[in-house]
Amino acid sequence: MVAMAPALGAVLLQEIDAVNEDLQRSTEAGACEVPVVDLQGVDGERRHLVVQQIRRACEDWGVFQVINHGVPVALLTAMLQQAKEFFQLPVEEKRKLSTTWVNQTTPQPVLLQGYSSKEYGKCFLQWGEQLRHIISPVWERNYELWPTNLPSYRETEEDYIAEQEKFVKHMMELISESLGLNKSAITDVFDGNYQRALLANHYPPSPDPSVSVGITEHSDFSIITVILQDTLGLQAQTRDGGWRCVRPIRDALVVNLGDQLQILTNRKYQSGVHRATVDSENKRVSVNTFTNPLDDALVTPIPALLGESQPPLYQGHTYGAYKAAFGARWEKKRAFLKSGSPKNPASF
Ligand SMILES: O=C(O)CCC(=O)C(=O)O
Ligand SMILES: [Fe+2]
Repeated sequence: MVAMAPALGAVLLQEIDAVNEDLQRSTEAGACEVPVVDLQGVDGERRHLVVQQIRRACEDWGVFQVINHGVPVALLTAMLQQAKEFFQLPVEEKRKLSTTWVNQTTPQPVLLQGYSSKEYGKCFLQWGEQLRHIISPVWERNYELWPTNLPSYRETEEDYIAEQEKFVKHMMELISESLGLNKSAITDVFDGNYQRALLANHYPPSPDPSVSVGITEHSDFSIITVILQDTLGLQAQTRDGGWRCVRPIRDALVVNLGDQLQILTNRKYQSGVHRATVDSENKRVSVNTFTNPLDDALVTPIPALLGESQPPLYQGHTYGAYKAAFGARWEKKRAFLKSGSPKNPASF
């Protein structure tokens, strides 16, 4: 680990102690109650029930698990397996896929694509390594940063992201219906144009979990994030600020509402605040797919959700401006999302 300045270190260590204290509480029996939505029969008689469950999960949590989602189970297993095999490669092999950290307008370096280890840069207390790919627009795909020494890797990721695309569209339709809108209300906003990324995270056993977390508390910038996991570690924040573990359910996908969905819904649905912890014995691999607007897409509350008693809480912004304003400014982003005042991210 990188040596840290004492003052900064002390603050971070306090935060991490709090994380661990919470972790202990949240792994107690009965504390893993993140909603589970079963899509079995969603195109038939159960649709009404499913839509109702989604509404409740979105209102109360912003994160939920989905079973019988239609993504072939063998593909889920294969994707996780390929990600695990990649992270098992010697570090010299993984580093061949490294890209430089790009210092954008944010003080924190941003990884665009490729392999990185979180010991670098400012996030040294976040313990782990990642592989990130831009999936769409397709011309931004850089296959040079996909592992080539795992023979099935590319085909598996390509099949997985194609299935994810269908699943996310389906979720957007069900979420639209859960808001009382027609099923294409959300997809119509983006007209099929998204920025999609896949991020595989590996959190190795930490020599000292008391001073490391996998990823600290945050909400995603996305419209929707889908997480594939098979090991404990992901935690979701309840609306009253407590933490619950998202206990892996075999073959389930975790759906996390992102900030853009909060803005689109005029805060009817809030983005899910989450984090990942590490363990001293077990490693953990998760595969996240993020569906985001294009950088120049305007994100404003959906007009059909507004009315005299529901004035717009957000003025609207391009996704690019949102990222530039809040890249590494978690507190500012939270304040903006919560404020309910029509400020523009550009004013931050
Ligand atoms: O590893 C996980 O389960 C969550 C990772 C995450 O939240 C992220 O990469 O944004
Ligand atoms: Fe996240």
